[in-house]
Amino acid sequence: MKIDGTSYRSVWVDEKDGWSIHIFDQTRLPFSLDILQLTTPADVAHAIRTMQVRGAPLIGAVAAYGLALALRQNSSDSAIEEQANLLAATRPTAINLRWAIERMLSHLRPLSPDQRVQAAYAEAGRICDEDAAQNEAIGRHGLSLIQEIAKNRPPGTRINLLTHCNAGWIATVDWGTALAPIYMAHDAGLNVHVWVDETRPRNQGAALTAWELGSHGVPHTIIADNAGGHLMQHGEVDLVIVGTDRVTRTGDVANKIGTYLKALAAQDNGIPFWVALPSTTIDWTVADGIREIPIEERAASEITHVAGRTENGILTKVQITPDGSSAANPAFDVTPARLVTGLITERGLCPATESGLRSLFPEQ
Ligand SMILES: CSC[C@H]1O[C@H](OP(=O)(O)O)[C@H](O)[C@@H]1O
Repeated sequence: MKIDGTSYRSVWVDEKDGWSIHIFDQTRLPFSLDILQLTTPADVAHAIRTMQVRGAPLIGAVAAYGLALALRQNSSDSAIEEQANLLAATRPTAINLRWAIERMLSHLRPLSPDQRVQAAYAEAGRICDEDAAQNEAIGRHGLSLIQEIAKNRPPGTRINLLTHCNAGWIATVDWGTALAPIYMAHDAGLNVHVWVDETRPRNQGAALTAWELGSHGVPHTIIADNAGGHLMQHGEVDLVIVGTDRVTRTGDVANKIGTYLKALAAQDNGIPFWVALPSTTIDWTVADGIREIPIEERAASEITHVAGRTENGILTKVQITPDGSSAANPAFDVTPARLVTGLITERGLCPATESGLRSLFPEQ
């Protein structure tokens, strides 16, 4: 996507040295656009753990390059297994991280150590290209949902969407998942507006989704997480589109904490609740999301402190809770398939059911 007229992906190989990796430091957005250079697998692991880089498809792609960086240091069988395990352990919920690492290992294990570095960069590049293409296709398929709403309204009527967290281009290699249809609807001239859940505690919505949409000129309004249900009750939401970190083969959806509550409110108000995902986010081995998907527990400090910019432009964190109060910070929740209207994938739309997913992915 573009930033001030220049096209970017969210991860890229340094054009000069041909091997170091660049990402945006998402912990500094929206106030500072800082590009980080990663040169070791430890850099990559740190960036994923601290959420300098985040978003299910993107952490998979960056971890793939992390393995390539590891192989530059040591391309032995034992080293590649050790580094793969270290990278896979950085965050537990997004299946894309494990998927990407397993794909890299399957590709690299059969090769001789001296072939592995070049092969790793090539495979990581393919993972990135595929993600960008899948998300563009998600955009096209999801656009049809918004066009369907528009055609049943007087021309130019504002279409109100609601999204939670950030499932935009900065959470993927390009285009995004939940935001891809919104970008395409806006670019097609539809009058779309987005209610952006701030998404406590890390405010991915307020800091990242709002930054993305504003950069692209998409009208949007940031709201408290708890305001979405009220807006739905008052007819202010036509469609909810969110991303996901892992979908079970039965259609249960793991996503940022708070997604489940939005799905409940959407069902209560008869509002379509769609989830956008590339097939790399489907965990075919899991049937019961609530019981089987590991939910990341992040630091209490993400609850007790909030990041922001002071009046004199300093980026800092401030404490917002009493000294001594404890805090719990589950980073994801699971929305049961029964609350999901449908899934938007690169191969099209389907119900959030096993038969629905297998109709699009019969090879699974
Ligand atoms: C396109 S995947 C985006 C997905 O990832 C986010 O989690 P995090 O910010 O913790 O990496 C969130 O659940 C988004 O829906």
